[in-house]
Amino acid sequence: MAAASRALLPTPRAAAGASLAGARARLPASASLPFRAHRVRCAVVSSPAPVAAPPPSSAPARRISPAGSDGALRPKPAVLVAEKLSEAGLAVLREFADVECAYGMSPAELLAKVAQFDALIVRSGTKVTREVLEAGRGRLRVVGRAGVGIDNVDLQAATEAGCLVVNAPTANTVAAAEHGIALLASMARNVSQADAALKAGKWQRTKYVGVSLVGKTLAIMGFGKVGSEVARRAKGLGMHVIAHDPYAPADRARAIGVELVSFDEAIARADFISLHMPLIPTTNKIFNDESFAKMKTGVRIINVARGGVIDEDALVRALDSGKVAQAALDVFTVEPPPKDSKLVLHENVTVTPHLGASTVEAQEGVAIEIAEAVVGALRGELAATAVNAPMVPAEVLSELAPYVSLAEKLGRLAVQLVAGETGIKGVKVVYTTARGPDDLDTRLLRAMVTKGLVEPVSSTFVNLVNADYTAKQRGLRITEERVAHDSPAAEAPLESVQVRLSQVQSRFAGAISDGGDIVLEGRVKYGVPHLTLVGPYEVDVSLEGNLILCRQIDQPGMIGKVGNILGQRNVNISFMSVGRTFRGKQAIMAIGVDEEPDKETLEKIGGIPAVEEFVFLEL
Ligand SMILES: NC(=O)c1ccc[n+]([C@@H]2O[C@H](COP(=O)([O-])OP(=O)(O)OC[C@H]3O[C@@H](n4cnc5c(N)ncnc54)[C@H](O)[C@@H]3O)[C@@H](O)[C@H]2O)c1
Ligand SMILES: O=C(O)[C@H](O)COP(=O)(O)O
Repeated sequence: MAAASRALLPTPRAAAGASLAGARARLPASASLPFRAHRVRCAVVSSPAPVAAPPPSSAPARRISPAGSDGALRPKPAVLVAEKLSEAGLAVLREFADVECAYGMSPAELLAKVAQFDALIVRSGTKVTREVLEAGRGRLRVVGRAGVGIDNVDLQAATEAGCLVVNAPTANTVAAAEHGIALLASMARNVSQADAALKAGKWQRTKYVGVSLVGKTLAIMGFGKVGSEVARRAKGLGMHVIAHDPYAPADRARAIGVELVSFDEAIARADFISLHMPLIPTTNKIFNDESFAKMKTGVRIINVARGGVIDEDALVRALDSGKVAQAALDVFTVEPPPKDSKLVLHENVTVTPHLGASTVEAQEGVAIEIAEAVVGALRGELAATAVNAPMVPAEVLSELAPYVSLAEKLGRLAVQLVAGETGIKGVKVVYTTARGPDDLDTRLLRAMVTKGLVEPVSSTFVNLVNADYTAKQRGLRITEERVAHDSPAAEAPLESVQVRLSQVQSRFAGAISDGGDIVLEGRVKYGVPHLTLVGPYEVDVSLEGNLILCRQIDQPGMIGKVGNILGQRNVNISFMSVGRTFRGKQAIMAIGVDEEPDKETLEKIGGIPAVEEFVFLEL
């Protein structure tokens, strides 16, 4: 159970110094449960116990209001709003709670105050640290992030403190896209530089000759919510739009008339590059000396995503050399950036102080979205924008837990195997089980496959509440199939779980089945998830730590060679398994490793003559 429970515990995710975490799932009241024996309450956050009389005078001031659907009198919740929230959102909050707006608090002031509130609402400027969450422990039940990015909230600590975190993921999409377009146009025409010069008394018409947008190629890096809105607008400006997003559905791009291409092709062909990917390990400093070198000389870059996707020192070098003609930046690795930042002060750089979401309309939308989410959560309703959610009670998980972990891990591994620009078209989850549909509800497993597929590559957090919605939004068509296990007396709820990504290019050809799908299958053995099939190859490795998959010609001595290389680099092998189609033909080695091997070690493995391909996968 211990290993299995970990599957629903938030897992640390990337983002500069941030503690982003995976979601925990909770079952809705109406949900039919994974198995019959247990029923769960639906409340996302438990409401305070009903009271008939005012609280004792020592308690923080709480008014009484009829808050529950049962009509019982409850203390009126108190909400602290730590950053500017539009009046429309405050009005929603005030109908239900006592609201205090305390803008511009120091961290010490927030620490001193937070314990008096049931909910805290912030934007990106307030750090909701473990300390803050511990100070609020016992009363603070909800943190609302009025915006998308939650890299300023310690999700792990929030979950540990039993505090639900909700965000407002859609209301500022258009504002961010419009800001991207504003930066694109003003950069191309030197608007901010010319404005500053004229205000300093200089009339410099020849110095500030710009470049035209029409007919130019714009590469959108990250074709999600914001990226696709930027694409639509840029097409209206007469630009030729291409995009790179390894996980975006090609039909969505086609519908907007955007060509999906590889990373290298996008940056090599573009006159303008606009960044819209999340900050995750694979995108951290993805724009660096190496990638700048592949761009056209004189390229122009816009960033309204997150500062950390650019190596800022490398960008200064590229600007100095003229490789990058101009950059327009709304976001920075450290915010606010240092006053003497070479990047900010560079004459070819246009900057704004993280204003992407700052329009009257977006702030109103975000304020209403977050106020409704916070009120709903305080009422104990399910929050569709929950970023974390309290864990499913242990007894509900006791049987399915290892399969839940297996489902998420298969999803995580599968998405990391995807390559190319075709996007994921369809996902099939095949359950081999002796149980009938009434005895095994697969929604939790399907949600966890979705979580595994989506979270490593996006800023979206997936839990049982939002999994199907998230999959639909991202164009992921997930179908399920049950295959009857021929031993109906089997005790285990499932014999195996298989994840198939249909007709997709892979970074590892060995994972492609005869039918052209990426196929991974796993089983639970002694309570631990195991990977048992990769494409056509049978393997058997416990899914712990990280994984190296290596395809080679089946011949003696291969295990020793790879083992030696890893051993010399102090990388501990936890499991190893070899599967082959026919003796002497191709074989796959699946190697579980405790540490992440460095690039050189992986290259050495790839350099073994019989090795045809290899891939490193994080779990
Ligand atoms: N400046 C602002 O005020 C502001 C406002 C809103 C959003 N944002 C930021 O903009 C970014 C995009 O937000 P969104 O709401 O569109 O998120 P989203 O999750 O809808 O889109 C992100 C897209 O990036 C793609 N992606 C993941 N890894 C990639 C890679 N290696 N290469 C290319 N694409 C990759 C994903 O598949 C996804 O389609 C986020 O970082 C968000 O925090 C900033
Ligand atoms: O993540 C977001 O929603 C944007 O970066 C906006 O952040 P803000 O709410 O601080 O403007």
